[in-house]
Amino acid sequence: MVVFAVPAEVAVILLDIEGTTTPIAYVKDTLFPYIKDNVKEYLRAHWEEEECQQDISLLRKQVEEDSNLDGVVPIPLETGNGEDEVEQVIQAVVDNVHWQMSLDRKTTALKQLQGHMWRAAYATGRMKGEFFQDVVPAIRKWREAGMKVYIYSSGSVEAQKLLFGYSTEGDILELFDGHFDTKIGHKVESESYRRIASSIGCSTNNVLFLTDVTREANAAEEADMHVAVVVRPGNAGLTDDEKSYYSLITSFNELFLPSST
Ligand SMILES: CSCCC(=O)C(=O)COP(=O)(O)O
Ligand SMILES: [Mg+2]
Repeated sequence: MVVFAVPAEVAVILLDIEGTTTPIAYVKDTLFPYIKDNVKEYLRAHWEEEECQQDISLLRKQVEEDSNLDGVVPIPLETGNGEDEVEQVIQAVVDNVHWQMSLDRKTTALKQLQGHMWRAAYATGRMKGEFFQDVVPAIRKWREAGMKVYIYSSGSVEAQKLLFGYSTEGDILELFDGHFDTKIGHKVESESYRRIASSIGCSTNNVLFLTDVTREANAAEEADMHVAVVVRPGNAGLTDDEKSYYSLITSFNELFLPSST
């Protein structure tokens, strides 16, 4: 087994979700189809609620930012309350969500709506969060060794809490010291990692970030975090250069903590 020796200065392990704790297939085949299949019905049922209207406002702001992108789907403002007009706006939101998802966009606006939609699916037992089998036992060991463990995912904090709160392993939220999403900044920007360290109250070099995406690893490394790239079944392949540059692990069991000598 290959071993990644965790540097002695590391006191915090920061984890990505998709492709790191959780199979990409679970996200692509369970979480995302639920959104595509149910978004219209969800919007119709919740349209009058403040939370839903805040989600729509955020999506409209995203449309403005996306105005230079090919295929962007505009979301008109409602000028009255006629049923036909509401239905037209709902259809535009549905089309915008489908368009963003076809590009696997990680916008805060899309992720916030998705998080709100998954609430009912988890609460009724229709979905349960899934993890690679090494994940939960390893996190328990890290915590026993005194490590703090945080999540940083493009999925909204609410969506993260649902995934870990309603999982095949039960409610395992107690294993985490905190959660970050793109509200702190995008995962490919190094400033996000500086903000995370500052919010935790440590230096960036006290943090080890585990992710499957090398652009994220690069941004964290630029901010002076330690990084290891996680290679899991179903993840995107790495180039030869990436394979030789990054420390790679295929299981959390390959992390060797200083205290475990
Ligand atoms: C609760 S995570 C839902 C999955 C998701 O929406 C996503 O975008 C995962 O991105 P990650 O940053 O964890 O790779
Ligand atoms: Mg990932």
